[in-house]
Amino acid sequence: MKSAVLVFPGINRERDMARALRLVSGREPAMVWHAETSLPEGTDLVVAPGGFSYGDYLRCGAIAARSPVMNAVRAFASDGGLVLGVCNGFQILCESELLPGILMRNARLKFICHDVHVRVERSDTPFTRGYNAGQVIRVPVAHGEGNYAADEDTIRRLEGEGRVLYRYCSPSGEVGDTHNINGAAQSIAGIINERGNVLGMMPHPENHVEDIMGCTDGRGLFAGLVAHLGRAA
Ligand SMILES: NC(=O)CC[C@H](N)C(=O)O
Repeated sequence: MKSAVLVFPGINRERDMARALRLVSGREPAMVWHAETSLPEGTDLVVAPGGFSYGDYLRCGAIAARSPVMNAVRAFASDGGLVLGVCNGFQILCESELLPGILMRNARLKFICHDVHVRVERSDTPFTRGYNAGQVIRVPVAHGEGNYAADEDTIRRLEGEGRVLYRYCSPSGEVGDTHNINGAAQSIAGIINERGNVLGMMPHPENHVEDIMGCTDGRGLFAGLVAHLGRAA
């Protein structure tokens, strides 16, 4: 697996992401500055990490989505390359129209920073094959704008096509308003595009990959990607 982590001004989770990728894949990811116009040769996974690109001005991710590197990411995705966006990365992918919908302010208008539970809805995708369908994992969130929204037709399609991969839930897997931390439509925490090669998610799996972090539930996502792409591709 040869991954590339995108670095935008104001991003602050790129090292956490690089550490998780290195730990699980055994390979150092390339760090790619937003002004680049191409991705390193042989890249098979592009990751947009979390943080506060451009200080969240306009809307979270709106300015980063117009960065030169995003043209290369769009071309990479349209060739079938795997793209993962976490938190601000998810916002950037929506703003780039690589994923449908938007991330609005959290329903209670407060920044949320704590562990949550999410249910893995399917295990037959490169992004979830490290888990079992229905498995509940504990992962941290840290966002002010994680309230996923889209028009009714888009939500119907996402559900009908099995494109919701992660959903906020209780520790035992129940989904409902009480466990929907930010008011997201259908308790959506993560979705894939129509082709299934672009995932955006609000929680941070990269922060639960080592015992010292108090939980390793996020590891399955990276382990699944490594299983899909091969360790030293
Ligand atoms: N941790 C993050 O990526 C935060 C994303 C964004 N700055 C927000 O607050 O919603």
